[in-house]
Amino acid sequence: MMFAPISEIFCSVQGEGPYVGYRQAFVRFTGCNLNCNYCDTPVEATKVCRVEKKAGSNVFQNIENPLSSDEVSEIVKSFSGLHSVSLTGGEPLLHAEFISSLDTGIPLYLESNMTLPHMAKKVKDNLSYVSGDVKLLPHSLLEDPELHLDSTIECFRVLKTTQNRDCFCKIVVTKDTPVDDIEGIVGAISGYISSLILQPVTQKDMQPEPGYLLSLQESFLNDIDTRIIPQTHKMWGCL
Ligand SMILES: C[S@@+](CC[C@H](N)C(=O)[O-])C[C@H]1O[C@@H](n2cnc3c(N)ncnc32)[C@H](O)[C@@H]1O
Ligand SMILES: Nc1nc2[nH]cc(C(=O)O)c2c(=O)[nH]1
Ligand code: SF4
Ligand SMILES: [Mg+2]
Repeated sequence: MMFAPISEIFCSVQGEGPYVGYRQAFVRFTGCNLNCNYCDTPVEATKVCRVEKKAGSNVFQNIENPLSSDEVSEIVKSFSGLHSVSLTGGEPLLHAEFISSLDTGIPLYLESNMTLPHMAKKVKDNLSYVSGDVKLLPHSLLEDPELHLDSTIECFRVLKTTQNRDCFCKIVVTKDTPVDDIEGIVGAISGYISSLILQPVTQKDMQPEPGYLLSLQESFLNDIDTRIIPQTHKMWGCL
């Protein structure tokens, strides 16, 4: 039996990327190997996992951490009408063995920072959807920027789109994201992904100009299906 630290489990609709609006169970792992300057989510370990049993009720039941894979599978299976189960965090790939031990019968949708290719190998055959971020962070936030890019490319190679798995890429763009960095990484992974989503950062003071995103999109469209989609769940205030 595997155990993992999880901060929350709830049912909502996917608010980001090409699957926006699909009904999902969200399983949020704690712990992360990065420290993105725009991160909107607490990643610290929590004593309990809050579980919203009825979607949208804002009523939570607390379960002590860590949770077993059986407990998590049971909670997820209690939600109805699910398209898939979003594994998010924090960084879910830190808990690859736990993910492999989940048994829900519902397709798994991984939300990852794509920096842990060795962990990705352990779960790749269990995943139906991979929402893979490319983290273009200020170099001061990275231990080894070159290794970071190599790991990202290797992670996309491991989790690439196949007959059984859709892998797409999201890049959170701020006004400080360098065009050259985006162009370089997209060129390296475009063969592995079904689409590229440019996700403007949600904090107003960090947002890029619309014209900047539109010109980026224009430059990628020859190579890859490129869309600009902001976070939609924040607009109407659901989880
Ligand atoms: C909180 S992360 C957890 C999963 C994984 N660690 C990752 O970063 O992909 C979930 C998604 O939220 C996005 N995100 C986090 N903060 C954001 C912000 N301020 N604006 C827009 N997207 C954000 C991340 O880029 C990622 O796509
Ligand atoms: N509705 C909704 N959609 C999401 N898509 C990615 C999320 C995440 O935090 O990983 C997220 C989230 O937290 N809520
Ligand atoms: S990788 Fe994801 S969870 Fe970790 S700090 Fe960055 S956005 Fe937050
Ligand atoms: Mg979120």
